[in-house]
Amino acid sequence: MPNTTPHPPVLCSFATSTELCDAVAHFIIKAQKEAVEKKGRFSVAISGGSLPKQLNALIGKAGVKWDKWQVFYADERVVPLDHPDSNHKLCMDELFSKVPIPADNIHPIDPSLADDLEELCDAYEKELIREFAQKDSARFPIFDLILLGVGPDGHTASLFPGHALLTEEDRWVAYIEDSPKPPPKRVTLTFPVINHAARVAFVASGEGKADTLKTVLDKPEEGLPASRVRPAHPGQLYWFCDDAAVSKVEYPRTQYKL
Ligand SMILES: O=C1O[C@H](COP(=O)(O)O)[C@@H](O)[C@H](O)[C@H]1O
Repeated sequence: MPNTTPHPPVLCSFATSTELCDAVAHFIIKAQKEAVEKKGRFSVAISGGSLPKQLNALIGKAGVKWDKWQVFYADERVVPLDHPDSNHKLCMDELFSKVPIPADNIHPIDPSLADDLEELCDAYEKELIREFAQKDSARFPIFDLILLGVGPDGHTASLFPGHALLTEEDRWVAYIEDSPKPPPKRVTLTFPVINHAARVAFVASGEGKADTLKTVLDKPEEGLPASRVRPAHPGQLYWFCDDAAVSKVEYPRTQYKL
């Protein structure tokens, strides 16, 4: 029998935010290189919150093949794409407006479907099927990389503690209308999609996340959403954190090699 147990998470911690962002950029470029060498493109899902700003070391960096990127959102707030709450707007402002990525390679949700979230999710699933072209042959898309953040309550993407969406087993994209963090209407990649990725990387910084990360990393049995991210074999989970965010965590660190 093949060993299908998920690999344990790899936790890397850095003294400064510059070191953290440099390592994240290095890691992303390495993942991109492997994907482009294998299949000529790089599929990545990106979160909102504090993450887009932490990708700033990619701007102007040699080796980034922006024309090969296919960008989806790990979650999105159902608001117009130019609304201050939009994760797409945040990613555009912080990163994509500053780099030569073709507009067609970025895949936002369709907010004109905001009155029918079922249809909005179906439309986004179809967008994913166009990229992965495999809904019939494989059960879930396999992203080369999914980049996640973690909220103080342990939520990730728009998967919140105690919410029914945590047990979704079928949909690729699902919606919530009662998000405890505003805005209430959101869509999110589901756990089966996140846990089929080749790599998933959390990026977390600041002492405000210390208690949350202690629970997520040292007490995964408590089942916070971020602890439920365990990419299936041979996928790998990474945590890129600053020292403040993991100041209370006992889980062993791995030295990141640039
Ligand atoms: O609402 C959201 O929050 C999480 C965490 O955000 P952070 O600001 O604490 O990093 C984020 O990952 C998610 O994409 C966003 O919609």
